[in-house]
Amino acid sequence: MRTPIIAGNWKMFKTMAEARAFAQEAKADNNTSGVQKVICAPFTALAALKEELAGTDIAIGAQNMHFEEQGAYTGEISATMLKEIGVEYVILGHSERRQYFNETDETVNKKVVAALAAGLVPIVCVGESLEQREAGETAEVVRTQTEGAFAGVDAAQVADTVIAYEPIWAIGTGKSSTAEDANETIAIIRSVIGERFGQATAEKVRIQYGGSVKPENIASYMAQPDIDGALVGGASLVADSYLQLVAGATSR
Ligand SMILES: O=C[C@H](O)COP(=O)(O)O
Repeated sequence: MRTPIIAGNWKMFKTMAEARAFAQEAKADNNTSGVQKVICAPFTALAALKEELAGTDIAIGAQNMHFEEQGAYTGEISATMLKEIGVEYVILGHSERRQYFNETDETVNKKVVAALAAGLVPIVCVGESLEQREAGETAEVVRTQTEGAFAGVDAAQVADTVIAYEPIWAIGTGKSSTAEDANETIAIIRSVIGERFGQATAEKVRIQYGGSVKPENIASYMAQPDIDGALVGGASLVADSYLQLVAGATSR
């Protein structure tokens, strides 16, 4: 049985003060168990968020990192730096990073390897564009991205990672994928993991859906057998909405 995971991806939203306010509200009302809770905040808010959430079951995550441990990489942040402040998860290969910051399957792979070596849990994002979907290329795109991200990683490590299937056309658009369609593609991703790393790994790896997930539609995704939670942008920015998503994930 896979524990559902609801990860908020705040993207470039919230100052440190706003993150503290969110945490205070969230911990006052945080009474759902059986769901892994993660908030992926901007780098500048991570330490404050960690401090506010100390003693709760809400983990913190980053939204990116560099694959080198240290060096002359102006503006970058390493896995070691994230670990030091208590970060447990890191989103890698989000489509916005692939689209605006030239992230490739190769750099995502290097980051996955570095994150695992440092003891961080990668949340690896895969997903097709509208053009690719309309051309019938969804399965091929998620296969290539999944195989690319985990190249050279051993099965035991893959089993402990999280994959987020996010069709690009559903991100921030209000156009969510149907739960059935999302489940179908997630099942393909799981079968790719099974082919490469064995059935036991495929059974264990958690695969989330992401793209316009809201408190109103979370239960429909969680009702699907292969969907293990959600990676949520907009609806994770308000504590009450985030906690409703968490509560909705218990329907699994
Ligand atoms: O990482 C989260 C996704 O990009 C989804 O964003 P959204 O929930 O605002 O559509």
